[in-house]
Amino acid sequence: MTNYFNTLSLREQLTQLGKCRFMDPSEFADGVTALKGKKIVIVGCGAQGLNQGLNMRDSGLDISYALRAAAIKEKRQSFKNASENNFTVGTYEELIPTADLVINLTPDKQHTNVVGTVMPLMKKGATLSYSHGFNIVEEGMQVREDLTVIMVAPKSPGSEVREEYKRGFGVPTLIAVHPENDPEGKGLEQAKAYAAGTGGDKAGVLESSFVAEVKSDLMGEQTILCGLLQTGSILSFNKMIEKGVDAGYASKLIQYGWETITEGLKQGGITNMMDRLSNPAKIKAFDLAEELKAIMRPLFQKHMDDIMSGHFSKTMMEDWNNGDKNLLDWRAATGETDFEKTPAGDVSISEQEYYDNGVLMVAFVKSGVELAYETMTESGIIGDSAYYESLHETPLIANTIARKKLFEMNRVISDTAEYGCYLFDHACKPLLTDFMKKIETDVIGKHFGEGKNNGVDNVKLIAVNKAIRTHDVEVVGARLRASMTAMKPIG
Ligand SMILES: NC(=O)C1=CN([C@@H]2O[C@H](COP(=O)(O)OP(=O)(O)OC[C@H]3O[C@@H](n4cnc5c(N)ncnc54)[C@H](OP(=O)(O)O)[C@@H]3O)[C@@H](O)[C@H]2O)C=CC1
Ligand SMILES: CC[C@](O)(C(C)=O)C(=O)O
Ligand SMILES: [Mg+2]
Ligand SMILES: [Mg+2]
Repeated sequence: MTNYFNTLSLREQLTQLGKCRFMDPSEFADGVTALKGKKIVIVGCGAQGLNQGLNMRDSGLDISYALRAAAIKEKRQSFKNASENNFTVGTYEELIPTADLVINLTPDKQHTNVVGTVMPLMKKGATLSYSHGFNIVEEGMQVREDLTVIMVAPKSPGSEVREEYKRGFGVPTLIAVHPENDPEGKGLEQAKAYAAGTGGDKAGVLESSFVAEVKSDLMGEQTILCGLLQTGSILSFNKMIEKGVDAGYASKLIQYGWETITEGLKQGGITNMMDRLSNPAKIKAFDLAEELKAIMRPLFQKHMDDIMSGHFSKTMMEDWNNGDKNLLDWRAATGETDFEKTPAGDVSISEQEYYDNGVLMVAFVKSGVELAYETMTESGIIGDSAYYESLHETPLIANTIARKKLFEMNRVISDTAEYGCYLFDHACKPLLTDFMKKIETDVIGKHFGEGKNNGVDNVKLIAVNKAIRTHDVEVVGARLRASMTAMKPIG
């Protein structure tokens, strides 16, 4: 199999990368109708599989789970997830031939094997779906001509897909139809019904392409979403320990700090997150973020370039073929970091204190969101997509760190995201050595400017505010957040 993206002409690459249409809520007026009464079989019952299935069943769809025989026999977690939630569970042979729609929610590294096994069992004219297009785009999977191939990709960890649905809402979702596999022209209607079944239509759906989803998803997860949160956690914690801050306090500030400060981001973008700081702290965070952006830009660009050229996927696939050696070693090493091993102390930290004592963390978030957005859009990815893969998803990943630190983040995200996260982290930490040497506890661990005059230079403050507010991620974000709020009461 060959990398599908690399087989396309430059013109076609640019067309598919730039495919991004924010769909009007009226386009979902038919809800799940296109899939109503159809037999939907999900392969795999992990992070996405279970949560998407629960939502779709609650939306009135007929869901069952096909698991590999060993998982059923040994009553593995996937079997427990499905059966304890009263879903029908069966082997591929039992369930796949009955399915109108087969949803592949196994880890990306298993897709060639899973799709190769499932495809001969699928009935003529059925549909195969993915939640991430790696197998199609990076591995060039060829799917039987009579089958329709669609993608419904929630821009969120599986846990939040379920939580948002239970709150009557959903998470932003990208949908796509593989241009090589839409023999009956039904792909888009089915993808829309599927997105409505998960609740995605209430949060915003982008009609995208497999190519645009893959290239933007990989970039977001490697850099701001997971890689930089890991780097920022480890460096900020180590700095506080080096400077004598109480270890329990330092651990708690980081573990819960990302979630708290990115709640400000979620509600009102970078502008609101920065507005939560005092004026002198805001200027400091701005300057630190500018420095970080200058240092990290080449690394962000390298990740984007390696994703576009297929170098990233090639090297990750080499690791798959090597029994995941790098992934497992890097996972173990992360578990050994002092941040992971130091429990959060029994100290009280107010919501405002997370901002005041975490100016460096705010700077990490601002620099990472802006850099990811800028690097993606400079490479042909449309702003709406880049926003979802940078600013929008950062708070959702931060929530996972609050639950159980980096272990939880790396457990909840896909193996593909986890691999890319370590790759970025290992390259980023050394790059920031000199930057971190200059960092003192005034920007991490202690209240910035406490006891000092709060005065600032007006001209500088006006310039900083203007730069924050006019960044494209803020302009696009304000529009998308407004449409999410507007959509909420519908349905
Ligand atoms: N994690 C996330 O939040 C997100 C994931 N995605 C995408 O969703 C898809 C699923 O990822 P995710 O939910 O993280 O996956 P998980 O690792 O959580 O789920 C794995 C599931 O697949 C099954 N599985 C593992 N290996 C095989 C195999 N060889 N054959 C058949 N079944 C297998 C497991 O069952 P068992 O081992 O018991 O057989 C388990 O049920 C991926 O394409 C991912 O990129 C998209 C958005 C976000
Ligand atoms: C964090 C990255 C992600 O793409 C996701 C949750 O959206 C994944 O692959 O897990
Ligand atoms: Mg993603
Ligand atoms: Mg991903």
